[in-house]
Amino acid sequence: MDGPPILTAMQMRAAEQAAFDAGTDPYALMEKAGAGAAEIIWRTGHRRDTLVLCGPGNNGGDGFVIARLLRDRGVTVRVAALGESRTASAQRARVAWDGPVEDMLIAAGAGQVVDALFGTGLTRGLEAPVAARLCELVEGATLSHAVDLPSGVGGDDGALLSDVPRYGICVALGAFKPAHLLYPAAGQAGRLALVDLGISLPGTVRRLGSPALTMPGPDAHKYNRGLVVVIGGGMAGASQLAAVAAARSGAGAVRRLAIGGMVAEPHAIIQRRAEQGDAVARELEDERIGAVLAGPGLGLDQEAGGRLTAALGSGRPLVLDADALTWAAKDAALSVPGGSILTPHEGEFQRLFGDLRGSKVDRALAAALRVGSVVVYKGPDTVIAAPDGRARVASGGSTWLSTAGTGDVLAGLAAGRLAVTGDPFRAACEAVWLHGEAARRSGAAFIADDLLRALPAAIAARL
Ligand SMILES: NC(=O)C1=CN([C@@H]2O[C@H](COP(=O)(O)OP(=O)(O)OC[C@H]3O[C@@H](n4cnc5c(N)ncnc54)[C@H](OP(=O)(O)O)[C@@H]3O)[C@@H](O)[C@H]2O)[C@@H](O)CC1
Ligand SMILES: Nc1ncnc2c1ncn2[C@@H]1O[C@H](COP(=O)(O)OP(=O)(O)O)[C@@H](O)[C@H]1O
Ligand SMILES: [K+]
Repeated sequence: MDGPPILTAMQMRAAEQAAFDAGTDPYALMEKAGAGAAEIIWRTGHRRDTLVLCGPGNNGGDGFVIARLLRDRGVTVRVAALGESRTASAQRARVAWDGPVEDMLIAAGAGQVVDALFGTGLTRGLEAPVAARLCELVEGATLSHAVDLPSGVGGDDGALLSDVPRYGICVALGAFKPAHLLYPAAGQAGRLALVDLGISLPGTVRRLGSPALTMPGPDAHKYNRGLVVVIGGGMAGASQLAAVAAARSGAGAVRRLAIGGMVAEPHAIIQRRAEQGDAVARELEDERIGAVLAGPGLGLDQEAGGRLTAALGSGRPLVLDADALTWAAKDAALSVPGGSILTPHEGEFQRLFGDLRGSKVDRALAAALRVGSVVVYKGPDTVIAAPDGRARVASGGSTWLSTAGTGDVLAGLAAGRLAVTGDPFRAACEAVWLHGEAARRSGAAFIADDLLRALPAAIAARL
C-alpha cells in the first residue's frame, strides 16, 4: 500500500540538506541524479539525436550532466541554455560539458528533447517567448523527457504557471513531487520514472501502492469476515451497486436496507425493508456489524434524513458518500462521527469543506483533520487523507471511470474493506486500489456494473 514518498520542494530541499550535513557532496548528488536520468533517457531513446535544454539552476546542472553522459555513450547531443548557470554545482557541471552551448530561444529542434530548464526551484511561470519555444521544441520531437518536473508547473500543487507541453516521460529525481500526480500538471508529465538518490525521505505522503490482501482463514465464517449494512433510498440501483461491491470486496455478509421494492439479484445480498429512521436504528443494533454505508441513492427527503440520522447515531463504523455528504453539508445538526470514511467528489468536497488552501493533498489533509475521519477526495487524482497526517495519492488511472455509478462502487468497496480490516485508512486505500485495478481490467467504455465483475480477479492479483 505504501508507494514511494511524495515531497514538496521545501521537504526535498530539507532532505537534500540533511544528506549534505551528513557529508554528501552536493556535486556528487547532482552527478548521481544526472546519471540516473541519463540511464532512463538512454534506455528509451538510444541513439536518437538529442537536444538538452539547460536552465540557470541545479535542474540545468542535471541537464549538463545528462548531456555529457549521453554523449559519452555515443549519442549526438547538442546543449542549449537559458542564460548563465547560477549555482556552484551547475557551474561545475557546465564546465565538465566541454561542447558548445547554444541559445535556447534560437536553437533548432531534435528528435529527442530533454527539458532541464526548471525543476523544484521554479517560482513563477516562464516568460512567454521561453514557454512558446519550449512547447515548439518538445512537441516537435519524437521523444521528450522532463527532468524532475515539466518546466512551468507548480511542483507543490500541480498548477500550470505558463504554457506547458505534453512530455513522453518525466524523470522524477529523488522523490515524486505533488505535480507528478496532481492535475493538471500530471496530465502533461507523461509516463513517470523515478531516480533513487539514496537520501532519507519523510514518508507520510506517498503514492498509493498495491495492497497485500489475505484469504479468509480456516476459522472464517460469514459473520467474522465482515458484516456490512448498506442503507438504501429512492434510487435502488445506487445502493445495490454499492452492496454488491461490498460483497465482492471480501466481506462475509451484506445487508441492504431497502425502501419500496426489493432488487432480486444477486441473491447473495440480504434485502430488508427499512424506510423510517427507527427501523434503520433497529437494524443497526446488531453488534456484529463492521461497517455501515450511507449515501448512494439515499435521497434528500425527510425520511432519508431520518435514515441517515439513525446511521450517524448507531455507533457503528461509517462510510459516508453522495447524498449523506450533501446532508452533512446543509444540516449542521448532522455531525460526522470521528473515525468514519468520507468519499466526496469535487462538488461534495466544496460543499462540505468550502475553499481550503493549498494543493489537493493539503486540502484533503485539512478536511480529514477537521472531521477526524479519513477523507477520500475523488477525481482523476484521488487523495486519501487521514487525520494523523498520512496521505496516499492515486493518479493516472482509467479515465473511463468518469461514468455514472462508479462512485457507488467505490463507496461499497470502502465499506466492505472497513468491515474486513477495521482500519479506515487501510480500508480506503485498499478500496481505491481495487477500484482502479477493476477499471484497468475492464478495458474501454465499461459501466459501473462491469467493475463488479472485475473485482474477484483484482483481489486475486493481490493475495
Ligand atoms: N539541491 C541539489 O543539490 C540537487 C538538486 N537537484 C536538481 O535541482 C533542482 C532544483 O534546483 P534549483 O533549486 O537550483 O532550482 P531550478 O528548478 O533549477 O531553478 C531555479 C533557478 O531558476 C530561476 N527561476 C525560477 N523561476 C524562473 C522563471 N519563471 N523564469 C526564469 N528563471 C526562473 C531561479 O532564480 P530566481 O530568479 O527565482 O532567483 C533560479 O536561478 C531539482 O529540480 C533537481 O533537478 C538534483 O540535481 C539533485 C541534487
Ligand atoms: N477523469 C477521471 N479519471 C479517473 N477517475 C475518475 C475520473 N472521473 C471520475 N473518476 C473516478 O470515478 C469515480 C466517480 O465517482 P462519483 O463522482 O461519485 O460518481 P457517481 O456518483 O456517478 O458514482 C470516483 O472514484 C472518481 O475518482
Ligand atoms: K525540467
